[in-house]
Order: sequence, then structure tokens, then C-alpha cells
Amino acid sequence: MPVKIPDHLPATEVLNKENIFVMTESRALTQDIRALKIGILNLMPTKITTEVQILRLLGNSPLQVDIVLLHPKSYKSKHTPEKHLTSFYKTFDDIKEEKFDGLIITGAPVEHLAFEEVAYWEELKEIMAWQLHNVTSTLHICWGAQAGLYYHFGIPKYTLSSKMFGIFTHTVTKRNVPLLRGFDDIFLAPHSRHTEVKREDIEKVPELEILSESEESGIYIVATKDGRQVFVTGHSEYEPLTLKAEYDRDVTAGKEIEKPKNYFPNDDPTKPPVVNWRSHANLLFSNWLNYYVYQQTPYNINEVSKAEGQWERKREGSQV
Ligand SMILES: CC(=O)SCCNC(=O)CCNC(=O)[C@H](O)C(C)(C)COP(=O)(O)OP(=O)(O)OC[C@H]1O[C@@H](n2cnc3c(N)ncnc32)[C@H](O)[C@@H]1OP(=O)(O)O
Ligand SMILES: N[C@@H](CCO)C(=O)O
Repeated sequence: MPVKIPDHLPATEVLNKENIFVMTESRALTQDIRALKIGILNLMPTKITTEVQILRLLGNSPLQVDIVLLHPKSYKSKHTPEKHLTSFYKTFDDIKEEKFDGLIITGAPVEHLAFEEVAYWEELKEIMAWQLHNVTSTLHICWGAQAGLYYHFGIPKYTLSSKMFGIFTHTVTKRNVPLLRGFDDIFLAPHSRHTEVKREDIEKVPELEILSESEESGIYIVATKDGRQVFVTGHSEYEPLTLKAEYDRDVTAGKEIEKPKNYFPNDDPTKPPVVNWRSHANLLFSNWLNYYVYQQTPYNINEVSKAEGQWERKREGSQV
């Protein structure tokens, strides 16, 4: 939430320059507040687990958030009970006439396929095209990020020689960006993927900025300069035992799999992992929700298509 301060307090200018959100008294008096409408396009096979992980992070804010769960109509999920989907989920057809303040597109275990081979690719393309004019900001996670970067900007994914699996150290590449507000200089986040996107491909796209990366695990956070699309290649939302579950699953299946790096104490899979990425996950989601959704989206949700990116607003010197 913004700090509300007197109109001409000198701190306003200093904090504005640091992108710390302050609201003058006159603006606060005229501010209307409503619940935010956030869609979660859940592409994971472990849908119920993913719901909990994402809702836990979205719930860590004083803002009211209305959640709409979405699944692809063009694909029949093998692992999620039909009853769960019919009870709690909608499809794109149900909501395409509506506007959303935010949309989250999850990961999916389909990296081994070309994007075009994914059963719901045509539907996802439609959703990604729709999102440009009907959602204020979209947060893409892992495969969702690769799919978004490919669909919107033609950025390819590359197969890694071994799975990027574990907890990795990241640094802030671009300072004073609201999404990274309060981030430590070095912070940790989980990765669990067989593919990557490359810096040189992203740097060719003028609309994109690399916000955070890791020496070991590569690109981590990329966003459009207007903040309306955010791409995160890791899984900050993962719970303490999620990587262990993936590791145990692959060991049981007799697959060749290395232990997740920097995860088990002394690299001993019989010991419970120590969580060191939770504070980062909470900050990433609350910054996105606050600065890229709440502060940007119009009070009248039907005007979402007209929402401006925050960088443009800042340049014009107007109050967000
Ligand atoms: C890179 C990232 O984004 S990481 C995020 C993905 N991470 C995870 O999914 C971790 C949890 N998943 C798992 O542990 C496993 O996928 C399991 C245990 C749920 C299932 O494993 P398996 O039975 O070996 O795989 P299976 O062949 O059934 O396919 C798994 C999933 O792949 C996806 N999938 C596979 N082929 C396709 C395809 N052609 N088109 C679309 N989706 C596909 C589906 O999501 C499918 O599950 P669903 O039908 O329930 O949605
Ligand atoms: N996180 C995924 C990677 C595959 O896309 C898994 O281990 O299932």
C-alpha cells in the first residue's frame, strides 16, 4: 500500500525518484478502491497444489483479490479430477468478453515439445492475444514465460544439457524497478526446467528489459518496459518439498536425475530441505500485485485496455 503524506513534503520527490510509492493527501482523498480481478490460467498437471501455492502468495497483501481459475478447454487433463474443473474452473470462452486486472499463466511440463505441439497451443495463443487488450498486467511463470516470450516476441527456448534443478542465487540486473523493490542484492529462487531462454535473444527486443539473472541458472525475470507483461523463469511459488517430490518421482521412475542443487542440507536427500526463497516469493508476488496491477489498473475495469504502463506515467510526471 502507498504511504500517504502531506502534498508538499520534500520526501515525496525523493521517494518518487526511488520509485517508492507515495500518495499525496489530495490524491488519497479522491482514490476509489475495489477488489482486483485476477485470473490464474493453471496449466500444471498438479492443479490443486499449484492453486494453493499461488493463492498463498496472492493472499499476502491487504488488497482484496477476486480469483478466477482458468484451464484450457482444448486439452483434457489426465491428473486433475473433472469434477474439480467443473466445480471451480472456467475456460477462456466463459471469460473472453470480460476484463481482468491481472492474469497469471503457470508453468507446464511440456518443455520437451515444440510450442506448436502442445495440445492447447492455439487456445493459448488466443488467450495471449486477448490479454494484450483485456488485462492490465500478466505474470508468466516458467514454461508460461517461455511460451509468452515466444508468442509475443519470437524468442526461442533452448534445451539444456542437464536439468536446471535446485535453488540458485540471483542478482538484480536493473535497479529502481518497482517489481524488484525491497529485493536483496542477492536472493534465492528455485528452478526446475530442461530448457532456457537466452540473454542475446532478449536483448534484440527493444520492448523487453532483463530485470534479474543468475550466473548459474541464467535469465530469471524479464518484463516489458511498460510493465504489462512479466516473465519469470523460476518457480518462486514452490513449497518446501516440491523439488523433493519431483526428485523422488524421477528416482522412483528410474530416470537419470541429479539431486536438486543447494537444496538438501549437505546434499543429503534424507534431510529436510531448509527454505531460503520464501521471502523473495512473497515480495515478487506482492510487488507485482501492488505496482503492476493495483497501481496501474483503472477504477472502471471496463477501461483496462486503456491502462497505461507505469514507465510512461512516471515520465509524464503524473501521480500513479
Ligand atoms: C518448465 C516448467 O514450467 S516446470 C512446471 C511443470 N512442473 C510440473 O508439472 C511438476 C509436477 N508434475 C509432475 O510431477 C508430473 O507431470 C506428473 C506426476 C503430474 C505426471 O507425470 P507423467 O504421468 O509422467 O506425465 P504425463 O504424460 O501424464 O503428462 C504430464 C502432463 O504433461 C502435460 N502434457 C503432456 N503432453 C502434453 C501435450 N501434448 N499437450 C499439452 N500438455 C501435455 C499435461 O499437463 C500432463 O498432465 P495433465 O494431463 O494432468 O495436465
Ligand atoms: N518441473 C518439471 C520440469 C519438467 O517440465 C518437473 O520436474 O516435472
